[in-house]
Amino acid sequence: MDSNKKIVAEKAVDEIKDGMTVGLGSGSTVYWMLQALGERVKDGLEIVGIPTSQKTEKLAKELGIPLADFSSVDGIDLAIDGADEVDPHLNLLKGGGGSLVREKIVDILAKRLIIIVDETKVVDYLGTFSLPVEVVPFGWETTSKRIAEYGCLPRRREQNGEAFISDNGNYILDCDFESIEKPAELHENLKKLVGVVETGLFINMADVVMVGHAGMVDVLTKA
Ligand SMILES: O=C[C@H](O)[C@H](O)[C@H](O)COP(=O)(O)O
Repeated sequence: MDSNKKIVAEKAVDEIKDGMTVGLGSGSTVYWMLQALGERVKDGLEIVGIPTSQKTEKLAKELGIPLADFSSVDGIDLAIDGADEVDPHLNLLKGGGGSLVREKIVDILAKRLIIIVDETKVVDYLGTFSLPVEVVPFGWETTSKRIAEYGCLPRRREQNGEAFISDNGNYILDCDFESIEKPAELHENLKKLVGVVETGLFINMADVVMVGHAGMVDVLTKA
């Protein structure tokens, strides 16, 4: 399984060229992307990366990848990120690792967004994977009830017996919808709720999805 993640990650790194500002996604597939990018940087590739999570920032630093933030950069040439699910319209469900807010800020700014997944992530409808929704901790119980009115059972994410805290100091509610037939509409509705910071639905954002399977890479593009 990891070999499919590695091969698709390496293919995506071929798209990174000298002088680019690159959004660095998060997750186990992006781990392989960072490894390959670190090698390219050692060989002389000159880029600057904008990390989408503290984990990615730490690993990128260990690998010698130069980093920047929005105080010195105001555009992103290319972002490469993972996803938990991809539908036929290239809409995404993300946030399994809890990094959805920073990912969305970076990915939406990128002139081109490449998503790297293995074949297990490609689905007909989003929603088999629980939808992560980041909420502010204050009043999260009432925010959770409002979210539930849209037809799901939200669970506050826990880690080691305590509430999981995002990089932004918030909670994540994992919401079981089973099947999300209208992802854009659901995203808009959830975003209107006070207390909701962001949802893991990334609508109409991916330009390319690279899918690793059986040692090969399929490239899906927007129709
Ligand atoms: O919060 C995590 C991110 O959205 C990841 O990009 C997503 O969960 C996919 O991660 P992985 O490549 O580990 O399946």
